[in-house]
Amino acid sequence: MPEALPVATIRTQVTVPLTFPDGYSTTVRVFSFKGLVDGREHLAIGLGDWAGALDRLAAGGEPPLVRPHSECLTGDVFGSQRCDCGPQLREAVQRITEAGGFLLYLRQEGRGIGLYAKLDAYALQDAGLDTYQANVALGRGEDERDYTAAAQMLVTLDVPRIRLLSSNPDKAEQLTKLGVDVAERVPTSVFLSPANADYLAAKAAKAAEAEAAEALTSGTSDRAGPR
Ligand SMILES: Nc1nc2c(ncn2[C@@H]2O[C@H](COP(=O)(O)OP(=O)(O)OP(=O)(O)O)[C@@H](O)[C@H]2O)c(=O)[nH]1
Ligand SMILES: [Zn+2]
Repeated sequence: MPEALPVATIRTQVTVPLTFPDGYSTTVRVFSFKGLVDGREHLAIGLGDWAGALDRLAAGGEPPLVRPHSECLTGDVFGSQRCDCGPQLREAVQRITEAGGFLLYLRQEGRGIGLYAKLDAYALQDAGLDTYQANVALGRGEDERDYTAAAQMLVTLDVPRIRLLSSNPDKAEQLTKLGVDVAERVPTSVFLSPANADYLAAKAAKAAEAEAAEALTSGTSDRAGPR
């Protein structure tokens, strides 16, 4: 039984028209909150017919498509090729607009270690460490992200059940533990470039490791055999 989440409330909601550098346009509803556990300025962004998606969910229909996207200043804003964050954000906005749902923009830069530390980690990666080893060499966790605020936003928006747009098993696992019903996991596309190949390979290996550990605990998969 998940522990009760601290209550958050909607602080403001405003409409914002968006146009991306490639010309794709959509108009979104941006929600801010009071009472999020870590006090950070996380956003929920309602995309497409998000209100209709809420109605469908309330009537017992298909849950809204939701992507918890962790902030990446270098990738999201400046088009960094070191990671896949920018194209993933762009893809998520369009897919959620088409389906109706929410993008949760989480202020957990650098998998939770912050922007400067992420840049320090890049320097260590240039010296040969992978993306996870570099965090550890800095005395930080491999991935320090916590999705409690994401779960709070979903509860506040009346979204207890979601289709999760992510290939990161930790997001599904944490959200489920926090009481969010993940009805389906919808994988993101792979955006490979010469500069992010090592990063994506390390991420895929980490995800496979997590899936295998999960299958071992739940005893539901043959993927958890000796490796
Ligand atoms: N510490 C660290 N963080 C990184 C590095 N590259 C990208 N990041 C951060 O990783 C996070 C990427 O998060 P998300 O876009 O939510 O995606 P994800 O966890 O990879 O999983 P998906 O939902 O499958 O996309 C962002 O916070 C980035 O700033 C890196 O090399 N080191
Ligand atoms: Zn990134």
